[in-house]
Amino acid sequence: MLSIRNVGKHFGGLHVLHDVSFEVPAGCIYGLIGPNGAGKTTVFNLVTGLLAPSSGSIDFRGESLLGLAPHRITQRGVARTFQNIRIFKEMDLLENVMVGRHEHLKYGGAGLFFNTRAYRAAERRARERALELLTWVGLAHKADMLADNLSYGDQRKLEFARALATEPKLLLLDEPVAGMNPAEKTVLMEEIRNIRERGYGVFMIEHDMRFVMGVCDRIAVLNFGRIIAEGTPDEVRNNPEVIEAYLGKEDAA
Ligand SMILES: Nc1ncnc2c1ncn2[C@@H]1O[C@H](COP(=O)(O)OP(=O)(O)OP(=O)(O)O)[C@@H](O)[C@H]1O
Repeated sequence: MLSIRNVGKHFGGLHVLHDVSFEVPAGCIYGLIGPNGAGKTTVFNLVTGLLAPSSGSIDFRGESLLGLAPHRITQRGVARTFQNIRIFKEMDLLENVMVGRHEHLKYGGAGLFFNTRAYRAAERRARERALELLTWVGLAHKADMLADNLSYGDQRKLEFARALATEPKLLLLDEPVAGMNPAEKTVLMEEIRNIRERGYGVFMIEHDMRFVMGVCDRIAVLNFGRIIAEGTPDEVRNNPEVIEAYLGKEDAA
C-alpha cells in the first residue's frame, strides 16, 4: 500500500535518513520504532508531503507521492494525527470532525457562495458522517461539547475521528498513546484494531514497546537514520541489533 524505497534525507550537512526502504502492506497495523532522534518523525513528514526526500521514492497504492502538496496527499487517502494534539478547542466535537471532512468534499466555490441545494445536501451528509465517526470512537454522546472540556484520552479519540473524516485509506498515528494511562491505552488498542477491521491501514510511530508489540502486525526499526530490522513483533524483539540499539552494546552483551 505504502512503499518507501531507498529514501535519503539530509538537512544541509546533517544526514537524517540513509537508504530507508520498507513496505506497509494493505490491511496491516504497521509500527515504526527507534530511539530518540532516529528519524521517525522525518519519515512521517516525507510521507505526508511536509518535507521532500533528498533521494529515493515514496509510492502510495502504486502512484508516486513525490512533489504533491500535503492536501493532495490527503486526497489520495493518507491522513495523520500529530504527536501534539491539534484540535480546535473553541469548537464542539462535531465541528472539529467536520473540519477534517471539508478537505474531502468536492463541491465548488460557487456552491459555497450561493448556498445551493447541492451544497446543503453535502453539508448534511458531512454532519451525518461526522456523527458516525464520533460514534466509532465512542464520543457521539459528547458531540455538542466544546473540545476544550475533553479529557486527554478523549482529545486523542477526537483526533482519530477527525483524521478518519478525510476518508483515508491509510491512517498515520504519531505517538498515539503518549500521555495516556494504562486503561486508556487498552481501550485505544482495541480501537486501532477496530479501525483496521473496517478496512483502513494503520501506520504508527510509538515509543511504548508494550503497546507497539501488542497491536502491530509488523514493525520497522530505525536507528541513526537506517532501518536495522523489519518483521513481526517477535522477529524484531529478538533481533540482536535492535536489542543493542535500545540497551547499548555493553548491556546487550
Ligand atoms: N527541519 C529540520 N532541520 C534540521 N534538522 C532536523 C529537522 N527535522 C529533524 N531534524 C533532525 O533530524 C533528526 C531526526 O529527527 P526526527 O524528529 O525525525 O527523529 P525521531 O525519531 O522522530 O525522534 P523522537 O523519537 O525524539 O521524536 C534529529 O537529529 C533532528 O534534530
